[in-house]
Amino acid sequence: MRSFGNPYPVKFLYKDFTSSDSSILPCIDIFLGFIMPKAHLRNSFFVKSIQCVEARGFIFGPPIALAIGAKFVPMRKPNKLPGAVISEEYSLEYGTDIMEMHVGAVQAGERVLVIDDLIATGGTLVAAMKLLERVGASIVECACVIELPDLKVQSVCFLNSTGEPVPALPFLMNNEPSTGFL
Ligand SMILES: O=P(O)(O)OC[C@H]1O[C@H](OP(=O)(O)OP(=O)(O)O)[C@H](O)[C@@H]1O
Ligand SMILES: Nc1ncnc2[nH]cnc12
Repeated sequence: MRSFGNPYPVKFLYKDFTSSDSSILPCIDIFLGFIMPKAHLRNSFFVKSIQCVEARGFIFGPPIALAIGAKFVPMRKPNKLPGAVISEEYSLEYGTDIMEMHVGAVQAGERVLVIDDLIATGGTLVAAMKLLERVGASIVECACVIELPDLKVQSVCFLNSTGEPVPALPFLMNNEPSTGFL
């Protein structure tokens, strides 16, 4: 994974796994070693849809959806989806953004798995959960590949709107295997 930006005077390094010279091989390892087995495990819990956050979450979500026979539902940046949407504004390290999902993309009670590449502040995954809770979806888990623990987010689980824990287990923490994943 490569880092961009200067830590001083604004302490912010943008980390991007797609920019590494060796990004393809780690991705294959991640799929074979972690995400695919985990997705197969989820299959036994009848996950019906894989929610993926634009843009880099789209790299990991569709193969998982294919592997378990679930549908792929994109959660997109504003004004990208052509139909009626519901939206949530959220904060990241470097500002705010808006996430949108098509009305009717997920039904009430549907069991879903949220996939993204990276968790930094956790704002993006929380926004995804809020959108899904607004339509009554049942969130089984948030799964991401990389955590930036410098931000001190306790990403092992989030609480949903009814106070129940939703696990959000990263595979890597600063490029080292996390102790939390399955
Ligand atoms: O935990 P957070 O602080 O919310 O940050 C994590 C999000 O930030 C990045 O997306 P970003 O919108 O920067 O870029 P992308 O569209 O290239 O994926 C990353 O892909 C996550 O979705
Ligand atoms: N430091 C960071 N690097 C990459 N994506 C991010 N999203 C939020 N903070 C980030």
